Amino acid sequence: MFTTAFLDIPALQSANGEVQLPGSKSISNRVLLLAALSQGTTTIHDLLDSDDTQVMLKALEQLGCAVVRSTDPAHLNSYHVTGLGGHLAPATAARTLQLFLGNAGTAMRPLTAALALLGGNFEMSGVARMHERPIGDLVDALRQLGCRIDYLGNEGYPPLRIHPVTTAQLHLQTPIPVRGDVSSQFLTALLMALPLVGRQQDVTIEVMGELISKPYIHITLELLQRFGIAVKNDSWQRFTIPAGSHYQSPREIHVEADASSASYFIALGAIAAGKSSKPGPNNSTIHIDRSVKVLGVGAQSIQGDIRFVDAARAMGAAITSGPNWLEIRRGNWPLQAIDMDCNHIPDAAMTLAAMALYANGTTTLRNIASWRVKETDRLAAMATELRKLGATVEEGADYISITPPADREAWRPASIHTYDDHRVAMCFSLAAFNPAGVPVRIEDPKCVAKTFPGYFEALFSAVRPVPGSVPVICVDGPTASGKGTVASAVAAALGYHLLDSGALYRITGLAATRAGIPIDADHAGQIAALIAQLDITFTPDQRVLLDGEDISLAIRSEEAGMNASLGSALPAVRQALVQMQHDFRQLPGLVADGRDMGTVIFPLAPLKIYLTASAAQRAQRRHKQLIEKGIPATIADLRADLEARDARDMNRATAPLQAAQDALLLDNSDITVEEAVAQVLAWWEKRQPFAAVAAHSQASA
Ligand SMILES: O=C(O)C1=C[C@@H](OP(=O)(O)O)[C@@H](O)[C@H](O)C1
Ligand SMILES: C=C(OP(=O)(O)O)C(=O)O
Repeated sequence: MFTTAFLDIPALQSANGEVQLPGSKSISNRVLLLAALSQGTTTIHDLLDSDDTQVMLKALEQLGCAVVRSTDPAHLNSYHVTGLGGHLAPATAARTLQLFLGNAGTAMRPLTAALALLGGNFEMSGVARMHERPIGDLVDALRQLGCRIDYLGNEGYPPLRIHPVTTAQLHLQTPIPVRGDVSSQFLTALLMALPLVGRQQDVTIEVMGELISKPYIHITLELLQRFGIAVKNDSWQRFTIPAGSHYQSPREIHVEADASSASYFIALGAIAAGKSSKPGPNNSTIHIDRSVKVLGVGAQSIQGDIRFVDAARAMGAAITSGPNWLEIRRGNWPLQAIDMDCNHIPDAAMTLAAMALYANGTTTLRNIASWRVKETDRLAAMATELRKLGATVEEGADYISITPPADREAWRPASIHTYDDHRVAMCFSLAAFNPAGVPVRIEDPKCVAKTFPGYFEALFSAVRPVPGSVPVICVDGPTASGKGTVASAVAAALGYHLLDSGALYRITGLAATRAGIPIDADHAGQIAALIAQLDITFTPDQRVLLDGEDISLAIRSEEAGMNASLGSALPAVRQALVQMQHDFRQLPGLVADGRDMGTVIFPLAPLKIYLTASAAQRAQRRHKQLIEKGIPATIADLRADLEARDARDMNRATAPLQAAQDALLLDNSDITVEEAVAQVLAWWEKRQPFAAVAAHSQASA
């Protein structure tokens, strides 16, 4: 997951590939609660692992459920949940439990209903935004039943205090009225909780006002069925839980992949998985047929957001599907503008707003007033951020109309504010396919953790950047100048990959030795072939992994140094390493540390830093490092060594150490590491188009 302050997505060109999606949030949290209310153990496979499910799991553990995660590496998302059998343990009931539910509507609402009926003392709270998300209609329904719930902050909103009641104190005879026009989660909450108390008689719920987001009620009914409760649905107006209903664990249950998460990849295919052709050998033509295949959810899904497929088709997507997969290609291009009632797909409809950027006219999404009370006011947020890109947007009380930027020139490079809303972040990543070829900045990318922590990694695995758009920041300089430390801190701040080019020769030496290949001219070809197969990672904490094994220490030995030097004298080895270094340039960007990064390997890099420090300073730093490791050394000897090495490096015939002509010089003799890193990041920021936009919009405000 990207935990950086922002993530700059370079201009993207096309999409092709397969993506395995994480589990459905709506199914995961329902199944967890139903397993917790049932008797015995339920094994849940493919559970979503994200912020929303973490808060639910934690709450269930606090309630006394045993939750055991599988340790089988192939089934890490399988959990064994042992339920309460409808009763809290006396020790749990005697205390006041504080439950923190983050911003998970699917945890806050259903748990409130279940705990109000279960008996016990609870305080339910969440993040600040959760305390602005309504719950009054649910509390009203529960109070009418006889439950005792107080507001601890604002009337109608969490945090809440729940007091115990006995079943005898409840009035289950009358239909229980609940409003359905603010959130369907209130009805879902009652449907999942009432079987706790409805053993003796039918219990009926009556929906007041229009029921929104109906397909989510369908998910609730389907899953209740799986847990032994057959609810009678009278035209989405009255729901009856028959007398004698009780939760019966299915023992084992699989969670489908998330259909709302699928929407970003369906849109991706519709926007970027187009056919193309290029000239091949002997006057032939190579045809490229791209597609995005989404694994884990298919057309038969019980999730309402699967209907996004129809909306995407209406806009031009070509989609085929099987029981557990969808395959998407670009169909009509540009996309067709649509005018659609989106009440049935409130979450996935946001993705349509992003697709509207590529449509041939104005797209209007209607009947989505609920957007205003979700993770943020989504109508306002989408309007503001789409305008930043150059779109013309009309925002109504319950609709949004989007007209894309008129032409290439009208697109703006924008820094997208994400309002701690996962869907805003995911939607706007799709703007990186803009015809102007400008990058998109996503602020606070970690907000995707609510439902899809690996979203950006999944996206990057299935897209191709516009050639030359993936940025490289080169940090070259002499030995002990602090390059490694600065480069890895810059990479960590930007979420970029890191290349420690100096280590590559050492790794090559180690790999050749391990493979029993002598490091000499006769075996240079064999070593070059070996290099092509090495899987090397430089971690942000400056460890080096070879095929997943930490070899940081192994490559620092005297022997590794000797082998590195032997290998570096072989032209075939050097050539193979050039290709390998180029291969490190991957989305979203690269920080390359070495001696010839800016001069030889990445001559067109958009930022080159030449990092130096005085020989005296460098000798002192090295001395400190060695002494800390218990290795004796004197500053005078170290300084003499450094100076000799500088002279050798600067005067060697191939790729001598020198600053690239367009490099910025950074002497860090008298500044801290933090200051050096801040300086590099400030230089980088100055070269981004977003800064100019911010200045422009401030000037025109
Ligand atoms: O029940 C559910 O799982 C959900 C219902 C919908 O909310 P509303 O009913 O508030 O529209 C949806 O937006 C949310 O992400 C999940
Ligand atoms: C509205 C959403 O979440 P919640 O389950 O918190 O309501 C959402 O995921 O888009």
